Amino acid sequence: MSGEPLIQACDLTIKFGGRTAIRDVNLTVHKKEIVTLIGPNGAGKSTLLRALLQAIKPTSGEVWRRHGLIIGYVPQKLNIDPIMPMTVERFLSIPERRPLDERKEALANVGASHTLNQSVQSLSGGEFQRVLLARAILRKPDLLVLDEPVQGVDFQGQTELYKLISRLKDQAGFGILMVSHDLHIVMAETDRVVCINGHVCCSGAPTQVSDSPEYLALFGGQTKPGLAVYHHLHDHIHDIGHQHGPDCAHPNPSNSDQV
Ligand SMILES: Nc1ncnc2c1ncn2[C@@H]1O[C@H](COP(=O)(O)OP(=O)(O)OP(=O)(O)O)[C@@H](O)[C@H]1O
Repeated sequence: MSGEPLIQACDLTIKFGGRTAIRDVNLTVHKKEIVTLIGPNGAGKSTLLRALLQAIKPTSGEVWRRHGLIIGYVPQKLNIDPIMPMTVERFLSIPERRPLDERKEALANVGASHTLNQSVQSLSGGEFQRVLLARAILRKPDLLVLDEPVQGVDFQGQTELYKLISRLKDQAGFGILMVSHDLHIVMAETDRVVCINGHVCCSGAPTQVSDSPEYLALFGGQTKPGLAVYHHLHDHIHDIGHQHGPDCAHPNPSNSDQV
């Protein structure tokens, strides 16, 4: 992928107390590219995202963000008070108030216009994910960060959501960083997969990773064309395109927000 990165994690290490959550992680996301982070439970995916979102400070290493970068974020969990009904229309103006026509347009873009006057609590899993997506794109982001965007959605719905995410990216031209810990996940719309388990185990294009002997030996294969199914069978995967060094040569120091 060419062009200036939107965001980079450079040799990022994060410890909680004495415990290392992630170590020496390097990651880059460019405009118009979808990068998917996979890894087992507790691998550090959310921790890495939180560091990129500046919600936590790295113990060492750094995060480079393009100057003025706007991030649209879809969190893994959102606690909505079940007692206080809130319409989708209102939800889309939290935390930032947006004109109604923009909110309607965002909902139409994610195929959820019909939910406008519904209460958020009444939405199905798939509808809720679409509304979360609509709220994130309302910010007109340069980068969309999605922490498990297919949670609570059935297999067919997952495929549709991935296609939708890819279409939104093509329309708006933002970059996407997605997280999943699922072992069976549809990767058809992903440009690059980064597998972490405390550190970057392997990375590359889905087919590149899944075709490599190292991958086949350690992860298993594909089910059908276009659908890459990942099995995380091993703690440490090496020599399948490590992300080190050059990724972290800062592209343009004068155009950065370094944290
Ligand atoms: N605020 C915190 N304080 C202490 N430990 C934490 C904190 N946040 C995360 N951890 C620990 O860091 C490790 C990585 O957690 P993280 O939530 O990033 O993993 P994950 O890959 O997102 O997992 P999952 O797939 O289950 O969501 C875990 O061992 C977790 O217990």
